[in-house]
Amino acid sequence: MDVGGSDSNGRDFETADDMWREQAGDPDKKTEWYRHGVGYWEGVEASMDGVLGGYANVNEPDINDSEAFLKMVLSERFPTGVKDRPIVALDCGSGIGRITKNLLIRYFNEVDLLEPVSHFLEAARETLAPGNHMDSDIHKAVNFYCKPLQDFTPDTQRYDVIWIQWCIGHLTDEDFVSFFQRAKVGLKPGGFFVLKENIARQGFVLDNTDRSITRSDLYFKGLFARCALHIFKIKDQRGFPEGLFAVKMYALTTDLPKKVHRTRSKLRANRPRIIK
Ligand SMILES: C[S@@+](CC[C@H](N)C(=O)[O-])C[C@H]1O[C@@H](n2cnc3c(N)ncnc32)[C@H](O)[C@@H]1O
Repeated sequence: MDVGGSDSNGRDFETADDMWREQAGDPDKKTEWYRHGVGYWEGVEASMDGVLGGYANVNEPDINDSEAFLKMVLSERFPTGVKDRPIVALDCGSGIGRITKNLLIRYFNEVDLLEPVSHFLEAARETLAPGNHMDSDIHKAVNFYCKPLQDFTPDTQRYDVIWIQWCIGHLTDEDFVSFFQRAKVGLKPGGFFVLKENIARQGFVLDNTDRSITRSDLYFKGLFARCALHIFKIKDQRGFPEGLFAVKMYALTTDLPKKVHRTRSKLRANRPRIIK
């Protein structure tokens, strides 16, 4: 990546590749990068304030905008609904299961959670135990995988939606691309990814405390192209307190968005005709 950036101590990097070479450029450094990242979260309390960095108050606007986005994309991807089969989601870097509990479990028959920090995953398992949420006979949290994204490969065509929020910044560019390449296999036909992330104004910002990077929209788009993923829908999060990073939601598909086909057929329909 030829975009520059800086770290949280104000140090500049000419390109992201320079930064990655320094932070994770050989197997030992890479192990260290991931050890530090997970180590940081292992020291954080399993609570809403903990996983939201002291901003538990963003939970409500976050869930509201995520729900509107999910509803819109589901209705466009599955206009006639999905009959005769359970619909299934994966919550990546799920933390204490905040998103599953407040959103995914209401829309999906089965939700799997993937989280490398065991005390977060245990908290999720407790909150999501049958009886602790509505309709638990038809909406269930099924699998709790204690693993990081870079080591995970989903079962083939298990998921309608793979939700990845506020955790992809822990992955190097290389592991970002290989994660999405493996995860694509886990999508059912018509399935999609939702990536919800903080957005840097330009380039990237490296956080030295939890070993994560915040990427710009342009940086993300470069990575999506490397993964051969298409942006089906994109939306800005609204209603967060001043001073936080901007946040975007991307719905990503392996097929070209329909709009492209519509535009092509519109172009065909509008082309000049020879009148005899
Ligand atoms: C800011 S919290 C967000 C949790 C949850 N997605 C939410 O929005 O409530 C970041 C989460 O990413 C997890 N995480 C850290 N490194 C990860 C990795 N390599 N793969 C997957 N998740 C990771 C942390 O353990 C933590 O639960």
